[in-house]
Amino acid sequence: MTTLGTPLSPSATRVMLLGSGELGKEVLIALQRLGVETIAVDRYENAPGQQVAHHARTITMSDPAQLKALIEAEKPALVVPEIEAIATPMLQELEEAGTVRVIPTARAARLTMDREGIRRLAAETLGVPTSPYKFCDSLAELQAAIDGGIGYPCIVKPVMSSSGKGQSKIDGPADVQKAWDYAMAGGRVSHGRVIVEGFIDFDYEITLLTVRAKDATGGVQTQFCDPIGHVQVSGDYVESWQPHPMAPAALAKAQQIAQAVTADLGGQGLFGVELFVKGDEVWFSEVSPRPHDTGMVTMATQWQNEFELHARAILGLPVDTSLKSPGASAVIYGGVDAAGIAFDGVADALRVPGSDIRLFGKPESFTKRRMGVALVHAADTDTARKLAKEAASLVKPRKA
Ligand SMILES: Nc1ncnc2c1ncn2[C@@H]1O[C@H](COP(=O)(O)OP(=O)(O)OP(=O)(O)O)[C@@H](O)[C@H]1O
Ligand SMILES: NCC(=O)N[C@@H]1O[C@H](COP(=O)([O-])[O-])[C@@H](O)[C@H]1O
Ligand SMILES: [Mg+2]
Repeated sequence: MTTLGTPLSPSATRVMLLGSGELGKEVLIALQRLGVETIAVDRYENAPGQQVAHHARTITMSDPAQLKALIEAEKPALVVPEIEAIATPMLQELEEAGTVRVIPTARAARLTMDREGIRRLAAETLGVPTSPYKFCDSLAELQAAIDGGIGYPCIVKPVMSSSGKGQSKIDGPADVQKAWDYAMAGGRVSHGRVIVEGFIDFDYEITLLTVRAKDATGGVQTQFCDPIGHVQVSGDYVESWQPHPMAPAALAKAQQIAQAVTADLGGQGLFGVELFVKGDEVWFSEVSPRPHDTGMVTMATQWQNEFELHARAILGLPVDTSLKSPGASAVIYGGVDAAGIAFDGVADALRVPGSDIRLFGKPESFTKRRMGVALVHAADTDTARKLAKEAASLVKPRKA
């Protein structure tokens, strides 16, 4: 697709985002800059992306009938999944029927919505190194998997969850019941299944943003962004920076793994490949077939940020993954449970050298809900990290 139309006219190129949080909002803005007509879908009203799109629709995206009805009514040229909790088998049906094109492919969306699909593909089909793992449907099965070889410490996650929801580390037998109960309460879609993974004692972890985009001959070419380092607390990202230095052998392995996994998933678009690194050893953790939260740093560090790269790649346009400046991002959490909150200190945050912020506009805050992010470019990533954390800490969310 290299011809673009005029929005709100019969020639419009219409793109539907399934999920319209902070990541979708930036994809929608990038698409609008190319004159694309946008439809922002989410599970609740006034989601961040719905506030900037041409059209906003609110449905239960995990309900296949609702999803089918909406896609058939809107007839977008492209459907772009933005979260995991979507009725992806229905997307596959619609794609097979030729009703719509799903980004990057409906199969990729289905395999990655569930930790089991992508883990089995990577470890068992593609032979990529991962942590040892087992899938369990009960507390008894979880205990048996740990005793049968996974051992302690280990990590338990609902098969369908993200941003660390329902995830916990088990250090010994006393933690098993608690981890199971937490996983049952924390998934994005209720599902009685978990993955238990052996704990990888990595030196550092990265997200390798990988783009599959059309080249001049019409073939699909894979390009990599510089590695993004990040720190996670309770399975949720709190800061990220780019570039993260890597030994040449580790970088080569990371790129090989990302190439293998994204080539199998196929299609066009940007992927966030999550990898653990220890010395020259690299393990695949998971992949998002879409922009990644840790990749928000690219809004400060790349000529084309991850959202622009995704927008261009899915439209069949060329991309440039080069770095503009070292930089960092730091998360601004809600800190309070309340609707319609206020943010003090924005001017102080923006006085930090090289800083910028995004406030996502989520209608409701929770103590641990990501409500914004501070971005900083600086001469080096150590400086950028320090300044990004400072800028984030100066923004003070409160009940209005
Ligand atoms: N097997 C493991 N060994 C060591 N650390 C792990 C392991 N699995 C997960 N982690 C830690 O927990 C973090 C979150 O895990 P994971 O990416 O699987 O969760 P998630 O809920 O999908 O998060 P997100 O949606 O933000 O990517 C990882 O980035 C890593 O820091
Ligand atoms: N790690 C995945 C991730 O960061 N996804 C981003 O968070 C939003 C949901 O936020 P919410 O839970 O606050 O509604 C999603 O819509 C997406 O933008
Ligand atoms: Mg992750």
